[in-house]
Amino acid sequence: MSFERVAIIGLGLQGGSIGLAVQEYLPGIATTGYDLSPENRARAAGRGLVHAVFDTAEDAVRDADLVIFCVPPGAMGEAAAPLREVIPAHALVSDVGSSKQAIAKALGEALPDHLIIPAHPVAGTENSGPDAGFAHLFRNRWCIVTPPVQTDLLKLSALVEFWEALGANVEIMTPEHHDLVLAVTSHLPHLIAYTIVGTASDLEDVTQGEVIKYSAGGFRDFTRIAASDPTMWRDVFLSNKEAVLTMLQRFTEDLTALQRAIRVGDGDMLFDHFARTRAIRRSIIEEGQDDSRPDFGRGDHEGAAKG
Ligand SMILES: NC(=O)C1=CN([C@@H]2O[C@H](COP(=O)(O)OP(=O)(O)OC[C@H]3O[C@@H](n4cnc5c(N)ncnc54)[C@H](O)[C@@H]3O)[C@@H](O)[C@H]2O)C=CC1
Ligand SMILES: O=C(O)C(=O)Cc1ccc(O)cc1
Repeated sequence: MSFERVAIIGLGLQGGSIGLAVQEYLPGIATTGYDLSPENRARAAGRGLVHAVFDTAEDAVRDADLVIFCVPPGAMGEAAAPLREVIPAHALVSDVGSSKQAIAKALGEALPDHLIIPAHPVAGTENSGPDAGFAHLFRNRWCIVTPPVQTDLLKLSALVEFWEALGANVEIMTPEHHDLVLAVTSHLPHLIAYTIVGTASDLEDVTQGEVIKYSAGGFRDFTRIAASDPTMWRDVFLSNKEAVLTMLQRFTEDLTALQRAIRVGDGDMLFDHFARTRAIRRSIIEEGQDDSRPDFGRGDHEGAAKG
């Protein structure tokens, strides 16, 4: 089976990118969309992110056979609950949230009669809103699908094919494993970026504007990440609390070990550690996951991002 009518709830970076990607790669599918913000609805319609933008979520999902929730993690339940009687019984419900266990629970409680197969495209930027989306966002990126133990295998394979058609490489995982892996590869790096940029800003009294002046160095990379959407990232940390705290504990121990190596002058320890991390970076690039490649999507898409 394949989908014929896809409804997208939340027309920001993710929802907008899905809408544009479907129009480019799956032109036979009709797309509808809804966003809570009237301004975002108007902008989404102006950019043609989906074929039809509706003023109510009910109208957007009424005829859909796939409904994808693309709202912040903490808004999934409240976005889905009013649609319980409106989403067709045969429709598949999915989402793109950055954490999976808490969102699966929220969607399951809001839509107890529907089949839900959560997903997470590991593809994004620091930009958000309807101006941030672009059709190539998912190309050569992972999309992690976290089906419940008992699921409809036809609908699961249709969802996998959908994401593959948008250019993603699909991986199936349990939600628990997803949340642990993403805690260390995505959530913790964002927390570290938010911390270092805040710390440097707090020190501005001491450094007298030099943080901004010399931010062309490594600090600049952190400021990009730390410019990510505050609502979304508040929700990510609150919705993946256990895994983030576990990884943060490990990180703190490792940071303390490096701190000690500096204090006692253990150059071998520092060198060995840095050599190991350099090798990791190089292996990522060899696997073709280098974000600095030209088509990653920062600056090569139309529309100015809200930031
Ligand atoms: N930003 C990123 O790089 C990535 C984000 N994600 C996930 O995708 C989801 C959406 O994130 P973005 O598209 O980046 O956010 P965004 O802020 O660009 O878009 C979210 C949209 O949802 C709308 N919205 C909020 N509450 C709503 C509701 N109750 N009903 C309808 N619309 C509502 C907002 O007005 C906004 O337009 C989040 O769950 C996030 O964890 C996943 C992968 C990457
Ligand atoms: O902009 C970046 O570097 C990102 O890491 C984007 C991102 C943000 C959240 C996700 O769940 C997945 C990808």
